[in-house]
Amino acid sequence: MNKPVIVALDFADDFECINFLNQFPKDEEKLFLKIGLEMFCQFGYPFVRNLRERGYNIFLDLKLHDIPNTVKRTCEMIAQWDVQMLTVHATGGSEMIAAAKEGLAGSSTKLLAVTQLTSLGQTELANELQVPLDSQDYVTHLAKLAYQNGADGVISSALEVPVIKTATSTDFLCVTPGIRPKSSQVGDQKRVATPAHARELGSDAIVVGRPITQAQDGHQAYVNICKEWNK
Ligand SMILES: O=C(O)c1cc(=O)[nH]c(=O)n1[C@@H]1O[C@H](COP(=O)(O)O)[C@@H](O)[C@H]1O
Repeated sequence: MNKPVIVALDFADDFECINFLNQFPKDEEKLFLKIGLEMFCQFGYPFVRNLRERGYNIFLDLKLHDIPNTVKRTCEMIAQWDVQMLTVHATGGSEMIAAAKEGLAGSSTKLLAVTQLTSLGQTELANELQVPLDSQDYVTHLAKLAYQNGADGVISSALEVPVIKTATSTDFLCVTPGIRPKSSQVGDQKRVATPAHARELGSDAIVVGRPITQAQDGHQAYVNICKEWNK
């Protein structure tokens, strides 16, 4: 099976989102969709259920970050939803990551821990967050914490995948947003890679939003990215 290109559905409006999805031929391999905070806050679980019932794979990107008990109880609820992936922030710490995994027990939902957001570069890490490590070391540190506490993988930029795999395991999933084909605007992303570079670096899946959802022809943009990614 091809490694997935996960489409980030960051739409303000559910009709706009469904119109976008209707551009994709029905017989095409089912899309892997990411529902993030923007759509989840407006449309909640019924929207997730609706897309699951249509046969899409779902990455529920809620980036949970709270005390262990709260995260565990939230994960117990999400474990009933049959989603394929869920995110928590690795900076919630070892107990919180382990609690999230415990909450998901018995489900097949993969737990992914967000390391350093791809919108943060070295300058923000040092000056704003006062983290005295370079990005590669910080991301590797958080990835090891996630690995040791039961996460199935991490979210990082593609640039850190080789060091994460070396520090954890080749089976530890590296799902990478911050993907920009050569012709795309970088926008608020700082640590970016093209689909082809992400593949060379060993990403297990790429997450792509605006280069597909804001394209004139979203389906064609998706097909082009898939071709570059699976070459
Ligand atoms: O957890 C994520 O998915 C995520 C983590 C991260 O470090 N960076 C990041 O961009 N994302 C998400 O990936 C998507 C990227 O969207 P685009 O920048 O439009 O391609 C957005 O939905 C972000 O919320």
